[in-house]
Amino acid sequence: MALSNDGPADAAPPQDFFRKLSDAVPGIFYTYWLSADASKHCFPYVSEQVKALFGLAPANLSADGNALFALIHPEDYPILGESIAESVQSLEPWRCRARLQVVDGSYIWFEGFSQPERQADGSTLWYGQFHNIQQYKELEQELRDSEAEYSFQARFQSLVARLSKEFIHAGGKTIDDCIDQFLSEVGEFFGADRVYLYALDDDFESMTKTHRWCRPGIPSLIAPNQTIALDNRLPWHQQILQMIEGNRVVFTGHDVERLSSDGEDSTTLATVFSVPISVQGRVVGFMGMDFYASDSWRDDLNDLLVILAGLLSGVLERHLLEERLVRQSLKDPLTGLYNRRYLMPRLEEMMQRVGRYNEDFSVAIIDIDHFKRINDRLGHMAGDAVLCRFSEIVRKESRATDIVARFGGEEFVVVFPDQGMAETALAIDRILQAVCNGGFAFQGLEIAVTASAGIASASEDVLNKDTVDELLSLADERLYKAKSSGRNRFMDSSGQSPI
Ligand SMILES: Nc1nc2c(ncn2[C@@H]2O[C@H](COP(=O)(O)OP(=O)(O)OP(=O)(O)O)[C@@H](O)[C@H]2O)c(=O)[nH]1
Repeated sequence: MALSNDGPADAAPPQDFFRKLSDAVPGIFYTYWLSADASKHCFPYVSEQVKALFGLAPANLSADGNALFALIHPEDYPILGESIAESVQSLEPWRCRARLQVVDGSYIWFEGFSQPERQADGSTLWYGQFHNIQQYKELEQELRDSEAEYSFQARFQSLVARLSKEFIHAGGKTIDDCIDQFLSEVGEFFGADRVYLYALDDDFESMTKTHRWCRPGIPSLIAPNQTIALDNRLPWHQQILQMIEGNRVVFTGHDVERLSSDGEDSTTLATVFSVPISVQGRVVGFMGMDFYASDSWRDDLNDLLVILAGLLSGVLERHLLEERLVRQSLKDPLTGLYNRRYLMPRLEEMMQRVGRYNEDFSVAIIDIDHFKRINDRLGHMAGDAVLCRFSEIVRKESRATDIVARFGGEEFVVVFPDQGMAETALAIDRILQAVCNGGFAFQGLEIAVTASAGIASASEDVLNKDTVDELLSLADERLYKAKSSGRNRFMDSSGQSPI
């Protein structure tokens, strides 16, 4: 059988082949013509889809290209113009991405590609196509967003790690230094204008500003250490209550400029975030964060602030615990007076200053007379009550700068800084008188209490070695003499003084 030559390969394309082809593919085929002086342009051929996509008739575009150019997004117009001019110049293939407004009014990204050809009259004709790349652009944006988000999360984690490390290895910094650094790093990180800390009083009736950070040029609305009564005249009183009761972040609105009583700042704040700080489950204060513009907020800002507030809460909790432990280890639990562990290093320091700066100070050892009898007759509880009342009297009768310590049992030491023998004798006389008239009682029973004391001063000539032990021994010797010669008296360097 002879093979026919009339197969499809030899068939000439029908006259409207290219039109049919161009209408069938998703992109838009076109020829674009630009006059030599660039004053006229048109699309001699353009696929039918321009009608459905842009509402433009190909016949009109073949006479004038302006209608299609008018749909280009204003931001993309310059780059499109530049790319055409460059292609005219170089006759290199033209390629560009731009947004065009489609029939529903929205802008969609298209990418165009065409090959230029110079015409005999100096004009240029491009043959090419453009197609919708919106989906690709959206994916690209999603990728960019997720990369930015990933980088933000990584920076946030490193901020938390850095701040935790700072708090753990404070390196000689005080808790206040650490908090100041915390506020400034948090403020910088979130692009805030102010970050500050308020401590709430136990009854939630007032709040005191304890720390603050302000971006350069941003004034502080409230001075540090300023206390504000938490009453319902405050515009954001309700929000603060919600924060305390719900232990959650609150927004305190747009009218915070009213805080400024002295007209220091008249700009309206965009928003204030108040983040509760709690210690052992109780809200003890809050971190405030002010923004004048809202563009730096994130939707999850609340959650991030809660993480940071948790960090600060943990640090404050540990600090308060440490403080309490130190206090407990340096104070006598029964009387609340300092103990020997606190007293001895203070005495050592003072003794060194006597040698170096010729300063003087005195000590008195005071001992309750016949204290054993009180215990034996009325019981240990009565003895404890007497010790407490006695401590109260001595504390009340001494100056704030004097150190009153329980040295052991029923023996107490009072240190009188910058005070010589004569003044100390007067002070001890007053204290022993007050003890004598102290109104001691236990379970309605009056108890007569007296005490004896021995006084020594650091500048006394009888001291040879100028040590704390020698000074205390001298005071103790004199106490013994006061006791053995009748009690209810003190003895100083000049002799005995009965009360
Ligand atoms: N209730 C009570 N008694 C204590 C405490 N510490 C020590 N004592 C008692 O204090 C008493 C001290 O007695 P002594 O050292 O004999 O001295 P005193 O009876 O005060 O006699 P003089 O010092 O000589 O006047 C002892 O009975 C101790 O048990 C305490 O914390 N509470």
